[in-house]
Amino acid sequence: MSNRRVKSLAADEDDYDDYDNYDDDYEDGGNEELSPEDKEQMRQGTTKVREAVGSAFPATDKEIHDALWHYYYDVGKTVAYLKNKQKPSTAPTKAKKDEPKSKLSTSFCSTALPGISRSDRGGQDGLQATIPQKDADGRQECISSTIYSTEFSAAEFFKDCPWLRIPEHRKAEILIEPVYPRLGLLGGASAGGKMSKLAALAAKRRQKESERSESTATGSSESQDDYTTRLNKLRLQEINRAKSNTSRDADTPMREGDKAVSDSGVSADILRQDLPDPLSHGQTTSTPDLSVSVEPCIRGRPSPFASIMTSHDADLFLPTSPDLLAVGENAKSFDFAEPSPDDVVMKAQNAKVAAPAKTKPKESARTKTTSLAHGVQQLSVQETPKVKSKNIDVLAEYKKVKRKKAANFVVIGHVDAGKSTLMGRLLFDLKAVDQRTMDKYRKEAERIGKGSFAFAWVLDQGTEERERGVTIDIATNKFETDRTSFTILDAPGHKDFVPNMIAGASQADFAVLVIDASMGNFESGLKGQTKEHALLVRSIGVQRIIVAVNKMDAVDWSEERFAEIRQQMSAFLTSAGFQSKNVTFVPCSGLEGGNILAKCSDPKASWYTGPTLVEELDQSEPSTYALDKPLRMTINDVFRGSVLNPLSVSGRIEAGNVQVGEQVVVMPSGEKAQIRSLEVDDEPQDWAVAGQNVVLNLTDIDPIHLKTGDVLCSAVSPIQNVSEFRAKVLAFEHLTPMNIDVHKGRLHVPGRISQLVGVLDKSTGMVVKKRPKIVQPGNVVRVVVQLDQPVPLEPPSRVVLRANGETVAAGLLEKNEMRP
Ligand SMILES: Nc1nc2c(ncn2[C@@H]2O[C@H](COP(=O)(O)OP(=O)(O)OP(=O)(O)O)[C@@H](O)[C@H]2O)c(=O)[nH]1
Repeated sequence: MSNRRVKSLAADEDDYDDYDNYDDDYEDGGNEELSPEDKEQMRQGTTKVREAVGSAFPATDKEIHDALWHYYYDVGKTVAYLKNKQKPSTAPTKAKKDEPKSKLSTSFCSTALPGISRSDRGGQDGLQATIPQKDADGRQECISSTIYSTEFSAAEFFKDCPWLRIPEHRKAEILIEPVYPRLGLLGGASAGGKMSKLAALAAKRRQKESERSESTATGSSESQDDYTTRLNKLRLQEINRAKSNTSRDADTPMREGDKAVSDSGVSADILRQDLPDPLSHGQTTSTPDLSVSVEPCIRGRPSPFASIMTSHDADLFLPTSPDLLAVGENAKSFDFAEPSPDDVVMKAQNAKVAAPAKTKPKESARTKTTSLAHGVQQLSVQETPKVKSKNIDVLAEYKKVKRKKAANFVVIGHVDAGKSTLMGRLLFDLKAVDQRTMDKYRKEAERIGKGSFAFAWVLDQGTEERERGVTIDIATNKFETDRTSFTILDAPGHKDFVPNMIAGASQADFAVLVIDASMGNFESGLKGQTKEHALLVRSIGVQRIIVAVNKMDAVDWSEERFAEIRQQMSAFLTSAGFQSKNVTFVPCSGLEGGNILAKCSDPKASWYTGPTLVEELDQSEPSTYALDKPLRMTINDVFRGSVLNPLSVSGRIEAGNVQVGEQVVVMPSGEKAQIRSLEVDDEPQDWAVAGQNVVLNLTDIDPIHLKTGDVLCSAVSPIQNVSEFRAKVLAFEHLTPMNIDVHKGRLHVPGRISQLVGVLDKSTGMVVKKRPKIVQPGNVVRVVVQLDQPVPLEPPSRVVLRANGETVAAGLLEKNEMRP
């Protein structure tokens, strides 16, 4: 006998490698003696075993000692073991050590548990007692003895864990993959791996349960789904009923009051019979049959929490305490077949809202449909004008009224020539600006150190313009003389704002060119914007020009200086295309006010006997306009006029006429709009004609279709959008096929000179050179221009071509050479 105890659990080959000296060690220790305490326990145990089995029992002392040693001197277990051993047809008692030691072999010897092991031999799956025993050679062997002939049961193993006993109706159908490796290649797709024995057991049990359920529902033709649904319903009903019974009488065991039969006739007991019942106290359950008698249950009752969690079975443990019953009441299962409390409330609320609709007769719905159709009809009727036109014969009305002639003039010239100051003085002298306002401007200008700009502030209203002392955009103002109603278009002189100057010039009947007479400034100005502006206005179509030789006070009203400037400018303007009769010169001082409204009082200026500036302005001949042509007006500004007129546009009517209620078209969008009302010179009018500066208040159009540069035109004969045109232009710079920007008033669009058709003779207009590769400045040339996007253009419009911030050419669109 050895005192060396061996425990081999889940041994694999590696472990066996570690125990290569197993037998040797065992042999070495085989002769060890028992300790005195062991010897005494062995002696007493042997005596007790002999007494228990009787003297006739055929067991040797060695066998008894071995058993006692194995069972830790437990007499009862030793006796049971010896008796079983003597029974016939027991399982093989010898485990041959020489058997192949396979990793898959799960045989093990244990002394901790009473020899429970799994054995694959003979295909048996059972619990076996394995007792270490020495064979005849003194080697340790595992003596296997079948104690349980039943299958291993997880339910049994965990039977003393009540919180794991989940009721069947709460179990989800979840297939848990085995945690041990499948019998396949590592990492391989071993989908067809061998099923584990435990899984096989589970599958077998499920099959049994299924068969049992089918047999219960005999004669039923219901589909499986219907059956499952009804079954679940029955379960819920039964459980709720049981819970209510428990609530009413907690002392009454659930099973006693649980005999109700469901509507389907299926007894609740039948439904419950599959549920494991660990408290059956010896009763047979659906768990695997165990051949051994189960010891009396000595487990304590689960806690109230565990009872709630385990619901069905735990209901049996519900205590009778009122407080705990309250817990159980709160936690009772809800029958989800019924509407939830929220559903009830929402249903009631919906019913309340829907109630008035219910009371409405069907006719109200019909009325609603009719009103809807009517609304749609009204929408379609919106095509017709909202504002009624008076159908005025505008031309007849225009001829009836005798009015002052109106004239727009643009003030041009080099930067700081004194344009704004000159116009401010003119307005002040003409009482268009009162003394009080002028004093205010003067004070404010002095405060920021720009006192000399006080008159300029009459026109330069923008903060930036006042701070920088430069005009940025066209400033308009009005004044009247006895004969004429004037509109001033004060253009910026700085080269960066030439496009704005073009916009102003395009609306002008004539131009006032302001020249700084100071020494050196005239010369530099002539090279700068004096020249460019003069060329531009002529190219745009302005024929008359008044040259205001300004700042004469700075040169002491020098007649010589004035004569010098007049000579040079006359030559230049003539070369630019102005006729001598249309060019006049006035010496003046905007700052001091000489020769503007009244003659200069300075004796140094007595040599000048000609007209003042205002007198020159008054001598301008009224321009003629195509009043009977289709309406054309380039939009100068889009703004919110007032609360009543949320969408307004301003500009000068270039051709035709317009009246309130008329429908117009905006190009290039092609969107239609209606004239809600209009103003001429800030006065509401019913109609307006070409040459007048107007504000048109529009309706029935989205503002996104309106922008400056668009053309408002007659709906009957709208202007066409073109993407290519041919024009006769005067070259300001060298021209080649090149990228340019096309300007027409406020309209700017990028494009390119795609072709230089030919250089023209200035007087005859005949082609003198075909297809030049480059054109010198000062030549008149016919060009083809392609645009990046179609824009509304038509002859005889005047256009300006600019490139890299410089005006390179300006001219006239030619007829029948427009392509969409
Ligand atoms: N001595 C003198 N200075 C003048 C006269 N007119 C204008 N100035 C001064 O010239 C400067 C420029 O005057 P502006 O009226 O702003 O000139 P502008 O041509 O309108 O300038 P931009 O619009 O920016 O091109 C100011 O300091 C004026 O005081 C004048 O008649 N005599």
